[in-house]
Amino acid sequence: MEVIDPGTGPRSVTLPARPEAIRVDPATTAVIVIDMQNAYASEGGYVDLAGFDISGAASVIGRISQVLDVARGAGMPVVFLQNGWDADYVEAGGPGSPNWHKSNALKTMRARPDLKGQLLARGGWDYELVDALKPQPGDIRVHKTRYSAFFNSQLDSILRSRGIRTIVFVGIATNVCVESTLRDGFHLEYFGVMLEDATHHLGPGYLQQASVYNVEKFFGWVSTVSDFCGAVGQVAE
Ligand SMILES: NC(=O)N/C=C\C(=O)O
Repeated sequence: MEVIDPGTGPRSVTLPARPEAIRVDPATTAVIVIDMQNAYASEGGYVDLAGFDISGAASVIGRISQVLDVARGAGMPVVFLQNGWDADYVEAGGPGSPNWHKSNALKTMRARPDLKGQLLARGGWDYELVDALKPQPGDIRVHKTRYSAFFNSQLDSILRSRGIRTIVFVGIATNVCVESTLRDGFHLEYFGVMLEDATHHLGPGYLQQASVYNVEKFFGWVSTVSDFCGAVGQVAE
């Protein structure tokens, strides 16, 4: 069986993954939690109000929580991303930005002026992380304003300054912010591993399959929560 080794140290373990198993070293690996905010995972949040099916989000929350417990126990950094903009939406861009035209949050608020100022605005409930996934001491929070967490954020320098080479991805949405970030990470020379059952898609079910295929075939590796917990759970900090 081929095992990919990104150049790991003595505390590394083999994580079963597709298309190959990959060595994971807690000293050079971070878990990135993409946008587990009320906007994406709670009833009454942005994607629910915009008409997407969020029924799968609840089970993802519990599985992410398991992953984070194991990662923290092994001494891996945990980084929470939060998507959104300032309360005046300056960071969202105006009609000169494609984001103004494509963001379903901005479109929903234009269609429903009663929601103005509520969706993805920093300081509001929609922007906040879900209650079950609150950061713990030592965890890191990073704000982002576009789908890729690497774009115009501090993420790359936060990871590089800690010597991180491998990123384990969990969160919502598989086919939008998770995949965008994993792709940008690939181009920045990070090894990206997506835990497929700790991610959830926006839109029809085939989008989850498409993203899993893209990651497995082109951009990184795909594993599962039980394989991650089984492998990394053997490592004490
Ligand atoms: N977190 C995400 O994947 N977001 C997807 C869409 C949006 O933010 O409008």
